[in-house]
Amino acid sequence: MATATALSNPSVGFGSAYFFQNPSGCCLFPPLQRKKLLDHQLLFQKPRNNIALFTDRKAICSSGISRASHLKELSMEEESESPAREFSTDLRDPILNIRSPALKVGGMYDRELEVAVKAVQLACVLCQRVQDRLLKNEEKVNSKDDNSFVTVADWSVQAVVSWVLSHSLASEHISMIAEEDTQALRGVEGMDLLHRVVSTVNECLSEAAIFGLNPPLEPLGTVDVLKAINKGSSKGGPTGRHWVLDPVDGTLGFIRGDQYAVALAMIEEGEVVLGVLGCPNYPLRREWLNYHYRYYQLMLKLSPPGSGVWSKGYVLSTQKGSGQVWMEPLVNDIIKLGLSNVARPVSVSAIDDPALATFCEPVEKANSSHSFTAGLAHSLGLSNHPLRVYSMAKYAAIARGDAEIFMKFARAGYKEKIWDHAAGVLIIQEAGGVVTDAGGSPLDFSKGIYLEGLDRGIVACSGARLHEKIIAAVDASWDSSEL
Ligand SMILES: Nc1ncnc2c1ncn2[C@@H]1O[C@H](COP(=O)(O)O)[C@@H](OP(=O)(O)O)[C@H]1O
Ligand SMILES: [Mg+2]
Repeated sequence: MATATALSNPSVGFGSAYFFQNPSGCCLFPPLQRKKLLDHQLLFQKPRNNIALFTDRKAICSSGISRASHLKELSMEEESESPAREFSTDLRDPILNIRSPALKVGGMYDRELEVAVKAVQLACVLCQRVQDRLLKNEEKVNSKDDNSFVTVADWSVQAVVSWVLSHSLASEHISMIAEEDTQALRGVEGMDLLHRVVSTVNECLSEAAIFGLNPPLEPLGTVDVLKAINKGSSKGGPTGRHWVLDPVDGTLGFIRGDQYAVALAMIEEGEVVLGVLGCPNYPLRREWLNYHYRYYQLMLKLSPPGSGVWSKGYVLSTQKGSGQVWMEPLVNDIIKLGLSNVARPVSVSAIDDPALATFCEPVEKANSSHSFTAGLAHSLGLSNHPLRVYSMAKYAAIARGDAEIFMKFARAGYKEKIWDHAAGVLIIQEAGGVVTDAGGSPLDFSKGIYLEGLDRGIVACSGARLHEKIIAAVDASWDSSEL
């Protein structure tokens, strides 16, 4: 395993900068340097050619200067030769912008977006805890009637998000369309599960203040929690405002210690206008997506909390028409690193040649729609390894330029639910991508809990030209397919 090397620690009278490298591209810190870095209230990690730059937070914040001029101030040439150049990286968006939240305002739904992001941040921390307990066998996995899995995280996230939206948006009467109901939590059989959910919810909400939210005056009781979960039973529709939540999307990934997402969207008059996607296990570097969770565990061991390594976890957020998608680290990391106002814009990749594009695939490859997409990828000459990821993290991957194409053709008889797509679709669109059904029509989120009228399936691409080519290829292959 690679060890970190301090390349330099120039003292330049304007904060200090430390460079570290290791061949795997992750930045690790020996204890001494780590301590020193923490003393300096790290501002940001800017990976570039496997170098991370950390600087004194106060210095850069108060100066409000750009990174380039900061480097100049530090007498460092951005393109200066350094041994770390030997190691290449495929990070396509190397500059970490430091923005004030003021740059994020200006949309019609700023207040709603702010609350939604905080709710998802809170939910991500809850999920991380429950996932950790599951992996240590301290928590159990339950089965639903349709044989899919569910855990306390699904109900707890739904309760927390519902409670936060209701209590932060001056309207108790929110309409929410969400995946879970309370059937399994009722009666004697559900009692133990319900108590675990209530305790998980209260553990999470007790920390709401850290996220800038008002915590409940006293812990929620079972009735409050059931009520909060049940708010997710709205039927939606073409008029009014509806929140759409998938509390834990990609449950299989979640229980396996792999990728999953917390997806929250807001629909207004049938249109998705806000999208927030929390991907707590989404790593910084694209190629890490394909590694198993144990690999993350190893990385975490080598770079424990507080070491300054954002090993994984982001929240993406956007509002319709803004043309901007913001990515921010999880609040836990922000706190550990002493960061503030850190969000950076992400956008889709510029690749429009199918042969150069990367396809996202579900991890499970058991059905005919997967062989159809695999055949299509082959006929388009895609040579890159597919990005195999559970959950809506696939949408996140396209929005931040880690992949270019995602298609989903569900088996006959399966109807797509809006909570599996609403947030991700808007996030890709605002990041510059295109998402339609396979006939090229926009997805219709105005018909209740299902994506009604979907022509064959969903096609998401990083841009219009690529999208046209994929739609044409789907048409050409469809008749001969067994779908
Ligand atoms: N037979 C089926 N065909 C297509 N999608 C299905 C399906 N059964 C479940 N799904 C959806 O696919 C999602 C998981 O996608 P992926 O396999 O890419 O991780 C599930 O989300 P949940 O895990 O939230 O239930 C579920 O909504
Ligand atoms: Mg889902």
